[in-house]
Amino acid sequence: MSDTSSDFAKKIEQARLAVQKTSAWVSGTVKLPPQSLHMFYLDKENQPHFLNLSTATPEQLDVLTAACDPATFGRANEDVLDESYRKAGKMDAEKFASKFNLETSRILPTVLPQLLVGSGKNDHEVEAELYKLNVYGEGGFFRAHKDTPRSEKMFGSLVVVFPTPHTGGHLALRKNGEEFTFKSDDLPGSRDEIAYIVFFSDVEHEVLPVTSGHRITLTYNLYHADKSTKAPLTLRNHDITPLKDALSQLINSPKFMPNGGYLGFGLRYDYPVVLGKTKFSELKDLLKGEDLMVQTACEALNLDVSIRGALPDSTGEDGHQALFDYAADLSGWGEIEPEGDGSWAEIIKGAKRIDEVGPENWDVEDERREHILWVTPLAEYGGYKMSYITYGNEASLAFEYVRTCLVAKLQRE
Ligand SMILES: O=C(O)CCC(=O)C(=O)O
Ligand SMILES: [Fe+2]
Repeated sequence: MSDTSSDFAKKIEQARLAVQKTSAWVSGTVKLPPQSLHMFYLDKENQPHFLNLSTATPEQLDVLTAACDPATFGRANEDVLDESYRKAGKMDAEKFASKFNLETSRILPTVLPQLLVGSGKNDHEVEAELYKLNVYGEGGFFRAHKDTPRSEKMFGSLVVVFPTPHTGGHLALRKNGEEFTFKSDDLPGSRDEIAYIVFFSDVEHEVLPVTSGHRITLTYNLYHADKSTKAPLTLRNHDITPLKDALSQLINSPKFMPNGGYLGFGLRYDYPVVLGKTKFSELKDLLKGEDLMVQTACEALNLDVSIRGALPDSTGEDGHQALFDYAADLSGWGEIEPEGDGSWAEIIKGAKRIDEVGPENWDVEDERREHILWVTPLAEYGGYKMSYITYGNEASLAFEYVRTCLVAKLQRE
């Protein structure tokens, strides 16, 4: 390979493009035995009701609607009722018993291999927690949000849409510039068929207004099961070869980053952490989609890989960042100052300054600092948002999403 700086720039671009897109959502329909659409619930007076969702009349669905509470959502760690944001009824899991059986529906075994692109799927166990029943009448909607993370291991959400007659109420999902509309009113071919979608919980999603009828959904939170940490996901279905080859061509050229340093990859997904506490090393077995692809390719090249937080260090100079290894709580800080009180060095324990380099300046020797080359770009502010994000369902005090990066150490001697 020739090694002018523009050749390297092209090769780096190739490596960036070799991080192939994987899906952040998978949807489908499944026919169920009739009793799976039976449901029992308690109304506000704790009177029991029986409902067959495959035959329910609009009047029966109105009775169910009346038994629901107005749905709140989590904002800035508080539960808020705001009908300009979410207009729907909800019923907590202890108030109803649905005969829908997730296990016999086989939804997860169908979907997870596509979503998690993991070969470890047989060992890699997922726990599904039934979260709520949601009822949207005409005019019901839920504005764009991400689902509140309830543990570091929560990675996904499952929505099951019952075949009750309705129009509208499409679920629009957006991630990294891609958009998908799940038209649940159109999908089930008959009233014994449900529509479902599984998506990574940090995908922004929105329920558009229901234009007629009743849209009734079950939501589940999906977690990596505890024991699955012993069988981390590895990629099989997705071809990591193009990325591995592009990276290996780079690192095998002695003129590429001659002083060594880190290859940096801005991650594409957010991960739940406890601010002030979670060590980013704990996220290593939890990476999703493209992030997992990057990790697998780097490890296949025997690079030492770690997850880090990264921030521009606001010296005003371009190309300096702070790297750190735990989920520093920056919520009380506006601008991070370059020096002294309020500088990242003061606020974030163990943070180190790192200099961003490219083909034009990676041969500059600077004894004091380490170099990083961003193969995939770092999200704005390292994705390390200090502002509140509006989350979906009820607030959770403990967990926040942060965007981190993966760094792979390149040793040169
Ligand atoms: O009902 C739906 O389709 C989605 C509900 C939702 O996004 C939520 O409960 O967080
Ligand atoms: Fe949601």
